[in-house]
Amino acid sequence: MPALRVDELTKSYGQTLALDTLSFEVHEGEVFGFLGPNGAGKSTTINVVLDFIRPTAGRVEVLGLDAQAHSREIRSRTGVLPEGYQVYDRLTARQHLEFAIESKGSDDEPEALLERVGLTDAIDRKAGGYSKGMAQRLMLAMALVGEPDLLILDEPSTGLDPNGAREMREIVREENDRGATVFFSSHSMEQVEAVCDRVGILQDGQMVAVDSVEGLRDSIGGGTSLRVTVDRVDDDALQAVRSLPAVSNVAVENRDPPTITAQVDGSKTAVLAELEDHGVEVRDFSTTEASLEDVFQSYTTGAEVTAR
Ligand SMILES: Nc1ncnc2c1ncn2[C@@H]1O[C@H](COP(=O)(O)OP(=O)(O)OP(=O)(O)O)[C@@H](O)[C@H]1O
Repeated sequence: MPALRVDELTKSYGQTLALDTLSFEVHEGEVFGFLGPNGAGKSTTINVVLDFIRPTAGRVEVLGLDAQAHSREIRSRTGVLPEGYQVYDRLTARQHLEFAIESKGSDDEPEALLERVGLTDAIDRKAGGYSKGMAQRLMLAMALVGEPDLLILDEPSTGLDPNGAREMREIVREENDRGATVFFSSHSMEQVEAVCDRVGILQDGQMVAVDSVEGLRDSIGGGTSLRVTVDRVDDDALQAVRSLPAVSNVAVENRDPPTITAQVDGSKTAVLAELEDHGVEVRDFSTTEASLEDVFQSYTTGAEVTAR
């Protein structure tokens, strides 16, 4: 049974088609990154999953239950970090947690949860004085209440500094190790790389790709950028490299010593061997993979990708 099944989901807001027959599944126990540029439909999808808005057409199942018919049970088994921070200014972190613990009927301790998100020092301060990052940490602690089977995190790294973002990733891993399925949305491919088993890329309300990070990289053919420092450049050798399968954009940088650059979609050894067979001495070489932002751009703008 998938943790989340979205089936031909369509949502229109008047003339705006926010979701267009969107279908995908999140497997039980996986960390799934839901990526897309602004306005792609990520929040709309999450809102339908949680039955905060009703779809125009299509169906969603969460933890095997119909999202509309069983929204109460689904919410009791799901931890949600909503987009933007929505803390109550007059309540302390402890009071926020007490409220969440009571409404979920859990026996968690506010102290333990706030320690996990690094808010122990501010436990009895009113949330009105919190920074954006502190409010985000508090919202995360609330999402963790009751060991949910499914965690839905909408842009979880918003407002977090690099340390906060790292801690967020650690918590995602811990929750996943405990057995929770994690579904989180982001604009940033870099954020999802470290923790996601699979990534879905949403564009204009449709899923344009679903795969592992590695699979996505391979699929765009961005391949690897190879730089080879040689003792001299030889036309025959260059011609031989250009004619290799899966090698493209071969160019020479006239430096001292000269450097040959190429895009390689597969093994780089063939390039090095071809140069050496032509009597060119390979002094050094380095490779760079297509960055994940390149992958994301390629899917969401159609731009051609070259590794940096
Ligand atoms: N309440 C609403 N009324 C009208 N249009 C809406 C409403 N909510 C969303 N939309 C539109 O639906 C589309 C999808 O928006 P959505 O907020 O789901 O995207 P998103 O991927 O979450 O974007 P972001 O990354 O900016 O949060 C956009 O064109 C948006 O303008």
